[in-house]
Amino acid sequence: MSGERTGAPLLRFLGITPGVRRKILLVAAASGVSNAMLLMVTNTAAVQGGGFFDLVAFIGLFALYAIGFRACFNRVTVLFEDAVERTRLRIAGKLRSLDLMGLNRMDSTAVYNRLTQQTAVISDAAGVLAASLQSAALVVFTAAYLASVSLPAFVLAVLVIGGGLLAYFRRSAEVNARMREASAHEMAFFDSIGDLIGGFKELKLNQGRSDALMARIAEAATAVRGLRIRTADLFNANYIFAYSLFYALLGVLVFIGPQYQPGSGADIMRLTAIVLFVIGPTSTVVAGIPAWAKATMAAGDIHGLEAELDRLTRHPQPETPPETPSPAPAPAFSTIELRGVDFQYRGGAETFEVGPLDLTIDRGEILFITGGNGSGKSTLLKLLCALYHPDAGQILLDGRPVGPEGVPAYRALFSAIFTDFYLFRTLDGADAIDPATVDSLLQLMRIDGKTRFEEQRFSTLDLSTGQRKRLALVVALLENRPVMIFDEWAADQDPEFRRYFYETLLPSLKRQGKTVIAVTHDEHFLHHADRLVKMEYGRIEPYRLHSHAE
Ligand SMILES: Nc1ncnc2c1ncn2[C@@H]1O[C@H](COP(=O)(O)OP(=O)(O)OP(=O)(O)O)[C@@H](O)[C@H]1O
Repeated sequence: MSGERTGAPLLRFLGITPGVRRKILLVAAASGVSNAMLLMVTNTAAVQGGGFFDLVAFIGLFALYAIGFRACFNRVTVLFEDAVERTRLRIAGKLRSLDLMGLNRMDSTAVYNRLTQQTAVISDAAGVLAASLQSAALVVFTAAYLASVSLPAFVLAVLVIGGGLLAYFRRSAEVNARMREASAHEMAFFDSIGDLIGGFKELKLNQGRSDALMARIAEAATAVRGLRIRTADLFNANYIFAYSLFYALLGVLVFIGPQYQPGSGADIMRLTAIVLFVIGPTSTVVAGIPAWAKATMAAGDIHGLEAELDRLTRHPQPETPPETPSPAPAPAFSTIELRGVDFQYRGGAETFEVGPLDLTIDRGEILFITGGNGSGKSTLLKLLCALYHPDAGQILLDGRPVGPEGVPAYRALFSAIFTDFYLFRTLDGADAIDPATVDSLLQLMRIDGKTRFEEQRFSTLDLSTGQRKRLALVVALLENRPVMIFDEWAADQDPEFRRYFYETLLPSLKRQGKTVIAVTHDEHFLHHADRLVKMEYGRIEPYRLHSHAE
């Protein structure tokens, strides 16, 4: 029997300890036994006439049943929610400790889907499965009661329940295959919805592309519908089959049994009551099977995500820094040096190699990096601040190699605004910032009328592209780190601000002792650099300003 069929991924996901398992089984058994005994007491009282003690037993058993049921429900819910919380935090932690190349390789839609949808499937299953467990206990104890009333009826009932289980397992391979297919189509659906939202403007301008995307969305939605209906139909068939068997059992007990083993009318009444009584809980158990199957598949899916994360973390690029619980202080430095650094993008059909790179940056200098599109400028910046790790060569700080242990502190030297920068609403990770300082920087960047800094967060990030970059610059200045990295920062600025950036801001940063490394295509401002280098096909080439100017 496959792991998926037995529910092994779900059990592994839940990480049930023997102690917890014992407690859950105990409360489920307590409510199951008390419920079965309720039937016994009611049945006996109905046939023989009930007295005061029967009534007391009836009330006591009901109380035990209710308490047991609630405890079972609570324990199962806590078990599931604990596991979901643990898993979400574990996966978030693993995502956090990936290196940038590892993250580039992840499919973000799949990560969101698994972290939200699949964990929700598991959460939702808790209640249904708690009821199933309690009902299963009830079925077992009622079966024992049945055996004490009539052994042949018990054997018949075992055959019925066994038959029902067999019917389920016979179909489970197909059910699982359909559910897996549905999940793949669902993923394709989410991907297309991502395109619909992300590419909204482009789609509005291109009806043909929009129609094609809509057709893909419809195709995925229709496939999911068909597969879900087929799966539900298979589950329903099992359900009806189980029901039919019960009614067959009832027919045999009421119409055929007495012909071969004549008993009293009271015996038949009692057996009928037991069978009718047990139909409800059995239905609950059968109804729990789809929830179990879906939760098992979801747990398998989440396990797959974790395995992928583990694989990416287990085979990281060389020199992946260890996790540090708190940010390390930035060391003071005189020089940063790339010595023989080589790096290659792998994984795709195309590979691109940067290096070997040799570059020394002196504290307090303004270095401009120029070069054509795709020549490796951004890659150089990411190598420089240790977001990518070299395949060969070293980064040296004041002549000493920066080893894995030193990477977090080394990274704390840099504030960077990459071309694909991300703006956070808050300024987490820094001590409380004086709003007056932020206000003056917002004024300097002329966005004080656009966003405000209140209660340690920006009132809005809905700004134009150039304004967003100015806000990113405000944040970088507030970080106040020794090295500032700008990747084509001025590209989206108006001429006035562009001039301000090169002629006023950068010299001012230099006067404050900061080191500035900026990627730029702004030919007219290149003379503001202390030094210029040019990237060409992944290599650093010297760049002579005067020869260029001539
Ligand atoms: N995440 C990635 N995975 C694989 N290859 C990549 C990735 N990012 C960049 N590359 C490859 O590396 C080359 C250099 O990219 P990089 O972004 O460093 O260039 P750039 O000089 O900054 O270009 P631009 O001026 O267009 O911003 C590109 O030609 C591309 O083929």
